[in-house]
Amino acid sequence: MSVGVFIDGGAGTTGLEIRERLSGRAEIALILLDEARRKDPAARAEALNDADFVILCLPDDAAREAVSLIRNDRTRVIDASTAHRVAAGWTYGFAELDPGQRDAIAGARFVANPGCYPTGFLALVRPLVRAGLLPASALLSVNATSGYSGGGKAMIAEFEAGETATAFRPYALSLGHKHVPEMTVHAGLQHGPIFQPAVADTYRGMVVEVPLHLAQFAPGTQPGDIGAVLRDAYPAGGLVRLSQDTVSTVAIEDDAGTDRMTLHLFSNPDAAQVRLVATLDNLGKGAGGAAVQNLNIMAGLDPLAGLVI
Ligand SMILES: NC(=O)C1=CN([C@@H]2O[C@H](COP(=O)(O)OP(=O)(O)OC[C@H]3O[C@@H](n4cnc5c(N)ncnc54)[C@H](OP(=O)(O)O)[C@@H]3O)[C@@H](O)[C@H]2O)C=CC1
Ligand SMILES: CC(=O)N[C@@H](CCC(=O)OP(=O)(O)O)C(=O)O
Repeated sequence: MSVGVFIDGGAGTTGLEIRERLSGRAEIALILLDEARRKDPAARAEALNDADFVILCLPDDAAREAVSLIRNDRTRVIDASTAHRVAAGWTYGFAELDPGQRDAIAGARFVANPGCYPTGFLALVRPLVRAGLLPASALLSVNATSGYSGGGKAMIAEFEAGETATAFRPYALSLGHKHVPEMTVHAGLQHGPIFQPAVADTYRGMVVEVPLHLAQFAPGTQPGDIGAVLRDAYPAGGLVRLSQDTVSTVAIEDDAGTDRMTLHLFSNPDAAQVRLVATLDNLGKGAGGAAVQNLNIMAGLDPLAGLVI
């Protein structure tokens, strides 16, 4: 018995990644719309209502519209857009975020797939807030760099045309990036972090970094305490792992082309500072890989089926 899956926005960057991960799986029956009908509201409404699961890989407004086109109480939804990540009635689709989150996803009808940058930030920060090492009132900053596929078809075209593209471009300088609300809410923080994203001239991959003074933690906290909390939060064998290697650098390519995420804790006792770093693929654990992981969990399938670890 297979489950019917419709990817709305299946011709876009994220949609194609998901399709690639689902194709060839006997337990998945993909519902496809041809080029002429893929943006036709009537054809989409039919596919949205025929499917057991829909994965929305659309701009935010189109994602909201797609949800409104579902007229039954059966079709389950995974939304890869930003539209529902802090919305009431939606479950945040980050299985590793908290104990119990995987079960919440398994039983949910509406799941919001996390943003790519928040996936790295939350993996680093949420366990520390939950354990009481980092106070909810902490004032944080997060520096991050994405491959240009993070900007979808339009940014890919810009970089690949080679006219206005650059090697490294900081952006969101108005401090109002769409990912700040989900970082704040799902980390359990009282204040939004200062979010400093940049895009690099490489197709895929991501580095997310949270620099901290030990003085920002609960009194007496040492780097070893931070490492212990992160290690406990991410048991071996999952998609998220704390690096046990002694490395002195990381690269945006480290987890590119995979659905895993690697966390690093760098520290210097003399400086009383730490740098928490996550590497992932913006299209992997940051988007398509997470969507397929959520589908697997919701449908009761092998959680890692179709994923590249
Ligand atoms: N790229 C990334 O790294 C990540 C993306 N996301 C999110 O995933 C979603 C998709 O992003 P991405 O794949 O990058 O974007 P793309 O621009 O690459 O793809 C979006 C697709 O949606 C189609 N589309 C737009 N409007 C409609 C509509 N009304 N009906 C049907 N199809 C429509 C577009 O059609 P057309 O081809 O004609 O333009 C395009 O194929 C966004 O919400 C994005 O924020 C999330 C995490 C990471
Ligand atoms: C490089 C780049 O532009 N990245 C996008 C984020 C990727 C994306 O579309 O994000 P979500 O769907 O996860 O919100 C941005 O900053 O808006």
